[in-house]
Amino acid sequence: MGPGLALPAAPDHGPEFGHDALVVCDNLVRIYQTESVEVQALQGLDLLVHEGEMIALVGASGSGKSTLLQVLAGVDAPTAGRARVAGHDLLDMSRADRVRYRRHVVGFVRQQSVRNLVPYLTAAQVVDLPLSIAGVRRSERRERTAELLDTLGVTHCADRRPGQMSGGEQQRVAIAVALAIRPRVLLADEPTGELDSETAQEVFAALRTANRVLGATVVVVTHDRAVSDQVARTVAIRDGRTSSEVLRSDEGAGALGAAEEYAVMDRAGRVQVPREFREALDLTRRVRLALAADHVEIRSDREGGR
Ligand SMILES: Nc1ncnc2c1ncn2[C@@H]1O[C@H](COP(=O)(O)OP(=O)(O)OP(=O)(O)O)[C@@H](O)[C@H]1O
Repeated sequence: MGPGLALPAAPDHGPEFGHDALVVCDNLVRIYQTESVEVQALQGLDLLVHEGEMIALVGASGSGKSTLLQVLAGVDAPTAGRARVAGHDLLDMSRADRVRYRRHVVGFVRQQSVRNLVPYLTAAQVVDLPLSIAGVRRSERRERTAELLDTLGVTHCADRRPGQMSGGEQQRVAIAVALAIRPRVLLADEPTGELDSETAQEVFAALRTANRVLGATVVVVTHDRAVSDQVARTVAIRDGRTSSEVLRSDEGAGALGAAEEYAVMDRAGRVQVPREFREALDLTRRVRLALAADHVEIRSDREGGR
């Protein structure tokens, strides 16, 4: 081939966004269309969760947390963007793929403990159910059920129906059900929302066991500070986007150290400046940016702006 015919070199694409993450949400959009109005529940949300992490999602009511969890659970389909969990593309799934995904890849725990269980089944029977549907052999099912109830501290509930368990026991059994098929990701939507603080601690401890002992990656939506303060990463959602993250250093032996809050920058470089900062300096539509040696300054656009 003569020099004039040489093909241009392939563009040097970096690795895909989130290529090494277990959960990838990239510019995720979910619009609910009702008769008269359109609600943008997710407005270009980016989120990465790595294998083995346990994160809390927090945010005001209506910020989009449940919508995000429903999308990750394969229950709701996003309108646009990209969502991938353990290699499964959630925007491009047939109905059959979706059913398989929900049965084998994710576990889900809801706030209302009674909705997680079946009134006429005992704890042992309800944990057995997803294993039975998955075609697991009876002896293996029995072993897995006993192991899960034991690890989550609810062996004494094995022969009890939900009506004979406390709210905390019901939620721990619900976690056992969600973990039965060894999901890659455990999603929990306000799992301690209906519980007093002591019982909430027990349920949180069960989620931590799911993460540390049983190896599930855990994403928990919570309003409970006692829960969000105990995970290494808390992601705040505001208006359908991730806005800030609090990271807590790992002091080893399960203890968490000092917390530091970060603003989230999306891939286009957009950062949400917290409202208190904007109000304190009266920052409105336009700001001046300046690059310093080790930081970026944001100033008011008014002459002599503070
Ligand atoms: N099925 C639906 N149809 C129409 N709008 C919906 C639907 N589900 C949620 N929304 C709207 O989407 C937005 C996000 O709701 P979402 O339930 O995800 O918020 P949230 O952060 O989980 O709130 P909360 O903490 O109160 O549960 C809200 O404005 C809500 O009214």
